Amino acid sequence: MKIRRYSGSARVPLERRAWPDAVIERAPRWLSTDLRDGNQSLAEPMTPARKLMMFDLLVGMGYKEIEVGFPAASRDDHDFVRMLVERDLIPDDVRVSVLVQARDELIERTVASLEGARRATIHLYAATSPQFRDLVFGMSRDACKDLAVQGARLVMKYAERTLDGCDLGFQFSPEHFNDTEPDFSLEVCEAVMDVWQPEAGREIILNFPATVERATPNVFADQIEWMHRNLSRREHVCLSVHPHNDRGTGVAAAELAVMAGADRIEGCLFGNGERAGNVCLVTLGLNLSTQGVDPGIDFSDLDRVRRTVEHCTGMPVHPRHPYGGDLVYTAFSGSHQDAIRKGFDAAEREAERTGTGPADQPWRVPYLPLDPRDVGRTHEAVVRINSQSGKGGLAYVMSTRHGLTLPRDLQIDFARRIQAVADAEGGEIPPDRVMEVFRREYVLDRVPDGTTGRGVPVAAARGTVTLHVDTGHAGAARRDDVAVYAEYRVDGACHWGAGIERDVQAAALAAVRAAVRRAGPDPARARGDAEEKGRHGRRGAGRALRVKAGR
Ligand SMILES: CC(=O)SCCNC(=O)CCNC(=O)[C@H](O)C(C)(C)COP(=O)(O)OP(=O)(O)OC[C@H]1O[C@@H](n2cnc3c(N)ncnc32)[C@H](O)[C@@H]1OP(=O)(O)O
Ligand SMILES: CC(C)C(=O)C(=O)O
Repeated sequence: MKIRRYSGSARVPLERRAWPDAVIERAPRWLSTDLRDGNQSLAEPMTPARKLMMFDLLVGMGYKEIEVGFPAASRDDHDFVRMLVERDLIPDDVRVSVLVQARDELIERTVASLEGARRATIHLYAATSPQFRDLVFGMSRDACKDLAVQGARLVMKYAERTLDGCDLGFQFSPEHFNDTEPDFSLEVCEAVMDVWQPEAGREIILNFPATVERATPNVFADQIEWMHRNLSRREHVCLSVHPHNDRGTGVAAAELAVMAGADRIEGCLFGNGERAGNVCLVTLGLNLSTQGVDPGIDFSDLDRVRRTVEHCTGMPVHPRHPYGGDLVYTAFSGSHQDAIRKGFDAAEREAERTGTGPADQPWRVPYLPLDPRDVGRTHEAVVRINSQSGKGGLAYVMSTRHGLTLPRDLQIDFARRIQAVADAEGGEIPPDRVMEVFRREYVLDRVPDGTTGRGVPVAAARGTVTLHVDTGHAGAARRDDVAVYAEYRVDGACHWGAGIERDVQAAALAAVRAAVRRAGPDPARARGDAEEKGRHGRRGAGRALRVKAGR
């Protein structure tokens, strides 16, 4: 592979930077550009119907600023804007924006597309980086600045003519800001501000894109802090950032930018967008939420959000995508599963102790970034079994999926058997298969009289039987079934059996018979003793009834 350095990220001479010590204590303003930057990156851009579905989703989630297209680009983009305006589909508390280049005829058409809108923002952009000036525009710095200034003037000219009565906002982006000399970005922005004249009640949005992410996120943070410190009329400027994810650090860049003074972030759901995507709004929002900061966006049904995004973009969300991927709340590895189970148990105990619900406590469960229920998932799939799993995970599946709380030594015994199945069969062992193996290993088949407790001869003579009565309902069978586990120790070995029956006595007998049967064909004397002691079985959390079976 050839190693070539990109020539051109612009570093700023920042001294005594403040952003490293900053803490984000409130959410920035969000702008969703799913319908513009997200849409322009699709092989098949969204139809107006899909755009509307995405728009409704964004509005429903609580986004208040939505870039709805590039009306001069295509008929679909233009028609969609007209549809929103003419059908009055934009809620009063939502501001839509449209993007345009600094080109006269495009600006005229773009402004015209908004005719009749009550509130809207025109977003003008012009690239400012030396590479763009040299390679694409063939312009000097002054000519490039002029392009932006002329663009701003044209927006105002056409808006005055066409958008009477519209609460008009204005946004300017020096495209490739992250590659642009900082003093030149500042010069262009100041010149554009001189045209728009921001003041109280007339903000300007200055949006700084990392059009192609080229450097570590600290470099972007420095650039933003430098702009934040040096822009004039700062109180009337909404300082916005627009990170891309080419180096995979779009989220970090956005967060550090907020620490450095940014007020607003532009991005897309699940990081759709040009090349490696725009910064992901879902990750940013839920990152805040897990720090205890309200993002102001509703993520409570994240699977529905994901399905809608997948439908509209025609692209699947990766199973490992932060917060929204299929597998991000699932552990296969044993030690993770064990810690998760203990974390859930501790939360329940704490809830009981304090008389609160588990959801009211701070989230402390290891290996899970948040409570899956907070984003509309369940706890069912947090543990899945394969060859990497251990007894803790198995106990979790048995308890949550089948209602059986296995004693620790039985968990160990069962884990060995499941491991053998996993090694032999490979792949995942779904919960029903786990139960099938449990029944095969520990539960006697039902006999013609309908129970496992009678009619099967018990042959046991020596050893001890300890009965463990399960207090949970045995979801594996009927809701009101009782499970009893028999731990039969004989000749230095331990044999487990389980009984799942309507009442505790029948379950105890069945468990003893199963354990004795598993011990092999030997002793014949345990039967009477075990049946006698089983009759005294009691239900109770964690209670083990010791029964001497044989002498
Ligand atoms: C970083 C971003 O995401 S920016 C947004 C990019 N999005 C899009 O491009 C999607 C929508 N775009 C389009 O549909 C088309 O490109 C249109 C309608 C805007 C323009 O179409 P066309 O003029 O036919 O073609 P094209 O895009 O190739 O034009 C490029 C010209 O625009 C110029 N240009 C590029 N950006 C800008 C800008 N911000 N302001 C002014 N001129 C610009 C180029 O220098 C080039 O000029 P030239 O014709 O003198 O060489
Ligand atoms: C137009 C600007 C904001 C943009 O999309 C980019 O630079 O990525």
